Amino acid sequence: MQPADGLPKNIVLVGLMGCGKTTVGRKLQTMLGYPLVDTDHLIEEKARLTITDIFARRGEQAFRELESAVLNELSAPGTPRRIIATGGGIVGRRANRRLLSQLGYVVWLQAPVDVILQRTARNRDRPLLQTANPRERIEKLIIERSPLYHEIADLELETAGLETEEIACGILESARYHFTRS
Ligand SMILES: Nc1ncnc2c1ncn2[C@@H]1O[C@H](COP(=O)(O)OP(=O)(O)OP(=O)(O)O)[C@@H](O)[C@H]1O
Ligand SMILES: O=C(O)C1=C[C@@H](O)[C@@H](O)[C@H](O)C1
Ligand SMILES: [Mg+2]
Repeated sequence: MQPADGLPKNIVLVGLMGCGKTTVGRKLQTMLGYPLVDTDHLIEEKARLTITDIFARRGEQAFRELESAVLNELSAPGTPRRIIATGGGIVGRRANRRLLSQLGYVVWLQAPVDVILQRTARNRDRPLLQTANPRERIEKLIIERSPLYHEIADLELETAGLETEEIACGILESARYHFTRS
């Protein structure tokens, strides 16, 4: 049976670092009243290390293994509805993309390079951007990952110039429309 809020599945937020997954996820949590989980936070809990420390001490591959493990746990049958914010690189593995598609309504949040640079400039907890040329790194990630986000996205949303609340309302409206048709 369709729940009263018209959303039978999770909402899954994907996109590059700084596109607003955590921020928009928090807004959706407030609006819907069910929990937000963030794969980056779950990984930190599981490893008992920050993401920066996982990359520094164990390397990116170890981080990706933890990321896949956390995604598998989130995909266990019978879990209640949630908003799921994901790490920017979670789409790199084909198996992850399959799980994300099955997990719920997938929203790809987008932002131009300048906006991402501005939004990520203030903190240093994104190891992939600790490089001499973060702009070049972001441009490369956009080229590599855009087809992967596109492959699984039910909704693609440009976020620059939009308030978090507008983004969250847009997502809910589109998701409800999607589920009434399916
Ligand atoms: N629509 C928006 N307008 C203005 N600022 C925003 C918007 N969305 C996010 N921000 C700001 O950008 C910064 C990064 O946002 P956030 O942490 O939500 O990104 P993220 O996608 O979760 O990144 P990561 O993949 O690294 O976890 C935060 O300081 C947040 O307040
Ligand atoms: O884009 C990425 O590959 C990453 C994004 C962050 O959310 C973290 O998952 C981590 O810093 C790696
Ligand atoms: Mg985040």
